[in-house]
Amino acid sequence: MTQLRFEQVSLQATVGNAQILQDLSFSIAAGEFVGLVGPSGAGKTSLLRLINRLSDPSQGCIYFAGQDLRQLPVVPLRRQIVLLAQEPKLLDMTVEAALQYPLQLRNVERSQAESHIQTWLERLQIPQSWLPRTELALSVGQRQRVALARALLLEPQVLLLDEPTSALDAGNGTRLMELLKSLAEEKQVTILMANHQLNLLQNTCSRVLYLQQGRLVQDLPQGSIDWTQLHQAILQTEQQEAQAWQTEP
Ligand SMILES: Nc1ncnc2c1ncn2[C@@H]1O[C@H](COP(=O)(O)OP(=O)(O)OP(=O)(O)O)[C@@H](O)[C@H]1O
Repeated sequence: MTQLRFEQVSLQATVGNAQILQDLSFSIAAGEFVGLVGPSGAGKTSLLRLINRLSDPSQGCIYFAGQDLRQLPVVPLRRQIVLLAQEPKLLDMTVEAALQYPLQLRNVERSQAESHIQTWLERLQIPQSWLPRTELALSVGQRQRVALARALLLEPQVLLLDEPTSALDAGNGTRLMELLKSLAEEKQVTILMANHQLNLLQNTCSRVLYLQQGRLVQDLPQGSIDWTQLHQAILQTEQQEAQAWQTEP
């Protein structure tokens, strides 16, 4: 079943008139685990933000389960489609309060909420000692894990992840990817993940969208991906862009 569909979507910068995203068309089915790759500045974050309605396309349309995103009320939409930012904020809450909050919103009974929270603490290997801490006492990687636990407590249908492993060590990065893969397979959670670490995507995602300068240049199913070539292509574009920048008058 198609869950997300982009139809000729473009996004214009709010300042200046540069095109951040240009004419994107693709569909994602429920339970797909899609990697979003491309050089720095290609538009990955901007694309994820569109799906969560943090901005809207300047042209074209995005559909969620067949409905135009703009026709759906934003608050319930953001419980079904959760975006995990690259450097998530826990606001002024302790870890414990941040984890309880989404369950309170859904009126989950207290003892059930506690047991849900414990399950995710274990699955994400979050120690109990973090519970009384605020974000000031957590590293970015630790915050990413707590924010992911909070997102998963909402049991979203779609999970949008912006570089969720950027601040994790290799062991935690691999564990997190395995956990997400099982969520996609077992619970049919649809995952769209921007990630520079192709080695982590390689063993987990079922498809890769390759963005370059705001355009979708390749849409690759897992079996047809040449990971070495993809890595080279991204590196080469980044180098060319850095050179162009240095030689600009
Ligand atoms: N509100 C905005 N107004 C103007 N330009 C913007 C705005 N938001 C993003 N951009 C520009 O759009 C382009 C895409 O940015 P985006 O953050 O989506 O890229 P990215 O692929 O996620 O990059 P990275 O991998 O470095 O995180 C960049 O050139 C950025 O400077």
